[in-house]
Amino acid sequence: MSSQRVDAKVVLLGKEYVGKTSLVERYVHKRFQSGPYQNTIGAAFVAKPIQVGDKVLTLGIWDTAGAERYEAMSRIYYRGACAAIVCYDLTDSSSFVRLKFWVKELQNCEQQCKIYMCGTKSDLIEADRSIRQVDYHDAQDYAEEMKAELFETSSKTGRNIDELFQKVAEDFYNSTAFQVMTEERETDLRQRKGCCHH
Ligand SMILES: Nc1nc2c(ncn2[C@@H]2O[C@H](COP(=O)(O)OP(=O)(O)OP(=O)(O)O)[C@@H](O)[C@H]2O)c(=O)[nH]1
Repeated sequence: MSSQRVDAKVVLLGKEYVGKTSLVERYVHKRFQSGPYQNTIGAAFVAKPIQVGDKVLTLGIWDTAGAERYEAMSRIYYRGACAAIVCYDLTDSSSFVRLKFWVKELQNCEQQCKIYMCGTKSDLIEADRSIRQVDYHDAQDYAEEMKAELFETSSKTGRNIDELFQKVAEDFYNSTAFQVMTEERETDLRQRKGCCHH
């Protein structure tokens, strides 16, 4: 666990095996491990600085476990998140059903949380189009209906991964949540300065 100050909490949700851990690995460590699959237990945290305009924000990224037995735990991790990256596997239609479950849940329980839909493993589709199980236009229609953003990514090739997190950070930077946070910090700083002068 990092003691670094976090500006924006980002949570990854989605069915097991869709590639949430691989997404974080690719984004944070620029690597893809194709070794044996290891399911996440509980959740994993990483803090990652990201440049937006002339500012550097720190994203606090929570990678949750996708297995349904951890569902109650995942709820703990999305509380207070400003962004949720809800993942589905482009080659597995059941993972898109699970995505809809999480999108509905977020809309009911965490209204201030912006939703990013992420279709994973696009390299597999590029190698063989016949294995695609979730149509791009269907996903796009659903994203529009839910006021969510849609990205198709590959953690193997790195496609669209930086773009996804950049969009998350930029949206946060432009949000009222960021403005309120900045104002609060400035007030806090002024008060502390005042305190030292007297
Ligand atoms: N070809 C390809 N395989 C991927 C990609 N992303 C993940 N995988 C593979 O899919 C499997 C599952 O990936 P994980 O990242 O562990 O999945 P997860 O969603 O974190 O799984 P849980 O921790 O159980 O929730 C692993 O064998 C990965 O190597 C990708 O972009 N392309």
